[in-house]
Amino acid sequence: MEKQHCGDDAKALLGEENFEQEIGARARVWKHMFAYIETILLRGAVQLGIPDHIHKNGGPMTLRDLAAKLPVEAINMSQLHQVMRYMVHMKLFMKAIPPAKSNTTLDEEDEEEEEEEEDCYGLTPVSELLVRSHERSLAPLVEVEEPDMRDTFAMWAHLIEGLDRERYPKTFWEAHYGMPFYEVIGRNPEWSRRMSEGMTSITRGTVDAVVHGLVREKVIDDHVMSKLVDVGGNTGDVAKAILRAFPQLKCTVMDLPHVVEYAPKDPDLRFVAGDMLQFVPSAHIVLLKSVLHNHEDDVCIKILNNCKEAILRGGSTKGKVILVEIVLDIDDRPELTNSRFGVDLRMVSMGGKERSKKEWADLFFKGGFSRHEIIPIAALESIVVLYP
Ligand SMILES: C[S@@+](CC[C@H](N)C(=O)[O-])C[C@H]1O[C@@H](n2cnc3c(N)ncnc32)[C@H](O)[C@@H]1O
Ligand SMILES: O=c1cc(-c2ccc(O)cc2)oc2c(O)c(O)ccc12
Repeated sequence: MEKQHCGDDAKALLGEENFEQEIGARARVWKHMFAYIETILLRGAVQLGIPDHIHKNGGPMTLRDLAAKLPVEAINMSQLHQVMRYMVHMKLFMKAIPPAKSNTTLDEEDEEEEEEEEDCYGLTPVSELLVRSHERSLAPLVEVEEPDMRDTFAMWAHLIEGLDRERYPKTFWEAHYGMPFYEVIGRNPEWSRRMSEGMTSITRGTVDAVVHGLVREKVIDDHVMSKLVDVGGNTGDVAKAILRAFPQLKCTVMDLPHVVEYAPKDPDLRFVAGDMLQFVPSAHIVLLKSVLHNHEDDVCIKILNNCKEAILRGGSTKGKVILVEIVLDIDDRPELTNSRFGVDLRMVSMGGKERSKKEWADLFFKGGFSRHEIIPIAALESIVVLYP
């Protein structure tokens, strides 16, 4: 007689429909409970350079060949096999067909080990994005946080502890390092470089969509607009891409002194070191990409006021501010919603936030702008055009 399935008791107790619902709910609890494992594995794969090794190999590698390339002295093959197995499940890598087996006789245990070592791993579209040498690589973004994940977890503990405003200072950074994010970064050149590369890696993947949106919606009028300033423009990647599409523009990139100092110089761009909270150079177009999301409302209002003044000083009746920012409730691509909420919490760590349409509208009004339009693009962010 067939044994009763252990779920049958629960099914009888809960009823078929509730039982199915509970299985789904249990699976979600497990999934969320273990989500940190995926963060650790993603970072680990990049730090060990696994995507780079498979890429350099020109195709899938056996576990043994991969192990030989990793910067680990006495590698635990069984653990590496488990790690790779999970990363295949995450679709970071894919199992590929192993090379033809030799016909040496092996006892059962050896055979099992041999089989694990002969498993082959290849790149997927996800790990293709983690190959460092690729132009649109996201590897620098994965490494943008602290090099040691223990610090990352210690920092993130403030997400919940920080709910208690009485006992904790304002941001994770102030709580953990005793100073705000941009001060920590500014005092640490290696970190500043990593941060800059991390942002550049995001931007390289979105800049085409930004330029395409600007051209499609005729946001930049070639005939009357000749001066653009990219505030918080980092290494100037966005300005360069805009310049390629609108070559008549004179583009200035403004950023903090420690960023400008290390930005690769470009004869077509003018780099200016400055503080947007104090002053924004005059222009017909002021661009800010992923800048306002770093800051709380009061600071954003100050920045917006300075941008408005910069446009008014610029003297064009068609002057405008162009933002490239996440709009949380834009319902263009549901597959991006999770990432948008993730970046929102990432911004909490430094006192910033992502905003909904209503939150943006309130902020623009307080910042002195009478009208705005939101242009969805094929990216996490949207283009938002502000008119004084
Ligand atoms: C998140 S990054 C965005 C960089 C770039 N716009 C992009 O999307 O790739 C924010 C930039 O703002 C710059 N920034 C921060 N505070 C600033 C300030 N007070 N004045 C000027 N730039 C500032 C940072 O150095 C950094 O390059
Ligand atoms: O780690 C990040 C990520 C972002 C980010 C992610 C996705 C986007 O579409 C835009 C930006 O922005 C960051 C940022 O502005 C910062 O100052 C530090 C870290 C990050």
